[in-house]
Amino acid sequence: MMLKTTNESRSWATRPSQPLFSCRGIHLDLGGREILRDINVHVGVGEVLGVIGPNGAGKTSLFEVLSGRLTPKSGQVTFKGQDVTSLPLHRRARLGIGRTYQTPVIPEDLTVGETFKAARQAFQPYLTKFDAEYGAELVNLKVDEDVPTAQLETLNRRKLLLACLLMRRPALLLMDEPAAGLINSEVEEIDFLLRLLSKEMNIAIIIVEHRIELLGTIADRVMVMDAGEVISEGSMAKVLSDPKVHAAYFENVDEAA
Ligand SMILES: Nc1ncnc2c1ncn2[C@@H]1O[C@H](COP(=O)(O)OP(=O)(O)OP(=O)(O)O)[C@@H](O)[C@H]1O
Repeated sequence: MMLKTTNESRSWATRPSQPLFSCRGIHLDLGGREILRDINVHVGVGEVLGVIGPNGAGKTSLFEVLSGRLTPKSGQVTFKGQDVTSLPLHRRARLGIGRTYQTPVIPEDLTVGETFKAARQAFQPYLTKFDAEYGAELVNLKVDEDVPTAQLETLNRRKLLLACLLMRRPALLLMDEPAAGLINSEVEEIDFLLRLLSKEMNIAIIIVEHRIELLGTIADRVMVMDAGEVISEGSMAKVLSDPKVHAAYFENVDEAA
């Protein structure tokens, strides 16, 4: 299959001094509590940034801010040099930011073909059937278009949602535990796909993943969060040997005990 890299992604790849996507000084309060404190994130074209941290660290909340579902109390989110902090999710999606969720929720009363059609028509201008075929082929979705989505297993649900995102040719994917609920052989397929998307197609990926072994094979860089803050950042080896990271995980184990 012919792999496509968007012209825009290529042009951003020639500007290594400017990250494709970044956020600076993000603070978020929810329900009167401080959930995120002074978060800074950046990712370049084709780069994979892994985000890990104990339960409740703020990973999902950060994704809500990065994707545009939540507006931070302060701080700035920038994509391709444009300030997108006040743009809602659907406007950021149009610019090329895709988001996947921990639970692959799909419309249960549609067929696979109808789901693709709805996704094509949600884009302006409408995407074509060729775009849908392109997305399905990329993720290796081998399901007849007449199959009701309610019959799909977790892996195919994830693939269908991802195909619907990829036909929009995003430059950045925010992926919240894309391997959740999958068995080992399926995780390998996702792992392969993530490499293809980042390294062959230059799509930047920020991925929340609990499975350190999965991140170890695909992430170029890792960021560790705890209690709403970034406590460590760098290579997987570096963060795993960081005493602050050990403390964060062991303190949680102690609390759970
Ligand atoms: N709408 C909300 N109102 C108040 N507090 C919230 C809200 N959403 C999340 N929180 C709190 O924010 C903190 C961070 O939650 P978040 O889900 O972002 O963490 P996480 O790192 O994604 O955790 P997990 O790994 O368990 O998914 C938690 O203490 C959570 O209880």
